[in-house]
Amino acid sequence: MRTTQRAFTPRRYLMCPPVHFRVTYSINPWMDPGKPIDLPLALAQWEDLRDRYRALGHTVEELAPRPGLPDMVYAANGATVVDGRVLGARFAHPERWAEAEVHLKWFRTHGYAEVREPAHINEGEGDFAVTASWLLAGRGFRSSPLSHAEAQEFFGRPVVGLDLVDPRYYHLDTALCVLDDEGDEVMYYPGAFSAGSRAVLRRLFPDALIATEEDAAALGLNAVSDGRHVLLPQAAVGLFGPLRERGYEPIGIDLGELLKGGGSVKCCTQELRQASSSPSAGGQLSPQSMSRAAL
Ligand SMILES: CN(C)C(=N)NCCC[C@H](N)C(=O)O
Repeated sequence: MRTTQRAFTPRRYLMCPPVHFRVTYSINPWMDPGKPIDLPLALAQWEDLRDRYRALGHTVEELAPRPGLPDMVYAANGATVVDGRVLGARFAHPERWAEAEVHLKWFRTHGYAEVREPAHINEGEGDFAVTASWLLAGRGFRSSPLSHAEAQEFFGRPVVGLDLVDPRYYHLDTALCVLDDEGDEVMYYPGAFSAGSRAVLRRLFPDALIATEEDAAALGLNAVSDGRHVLLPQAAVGLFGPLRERGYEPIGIDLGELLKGGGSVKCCTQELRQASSSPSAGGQLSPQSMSRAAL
């Protein structure tokens, strides 16, 4: 049981309102086009998540949704941003191909100088998770193993490839969540990974919080942590106690409508990780320096 309070750092997130959210096709086991969607409820649930981030002191940028791209609400899949450098996405399924360009355009028009259009399939933060020491990278269902080498070269961070083996956990962020990105602390569900990848995870994170199948099936690992507050699907009740014991503050979120598309808190939240030193060191201008530059 940890007694000291954990520090958190203010974050910048990119989110996309589910204005055009529908389930008209099925590209993961959670999607059933026969199931009705309550769109006003989906919007209200999404707004609640956005407002929670803002109330915690985080900045939320909004990406304009496009008609005909119902999965855009899962903004985490559109890119990976580390040190202000942006690796765009290349989606596996044709239904989502057009989203990649929308994200690239957003970054190019928002002061990001280093924006790379990827050569290989990668679904952004769906399959890339950033810890202090590594870039963890999922493969098996969506992102290509070739994208791992591409990300390592682009970000200059060691990439650890992890094999996903259960179709319900088709993205890394359904099975693993980084809790403390300054101290390499994670929580994960072992059953989503191959035996070899489980051994790698045990070696890298011997003290990880291990989720039960029940909490993983509630998409409890599709969570966002700022170092202290952990926003996670409220149905993942078994995770709340262990998180508190480690000094985190779990905050339950109801994104029930968006779960019907196969995503929850993390999927809706792309983290815009700035360069740690001067704002332009990683090629990105802060909004303040942008307005100074415009004067
Ligand atoms: C938590 N996950 C898996 C995400 N990062 N994204 C959700 C994507 C959902 C979309 N219908 C799809 O199947 O691509």
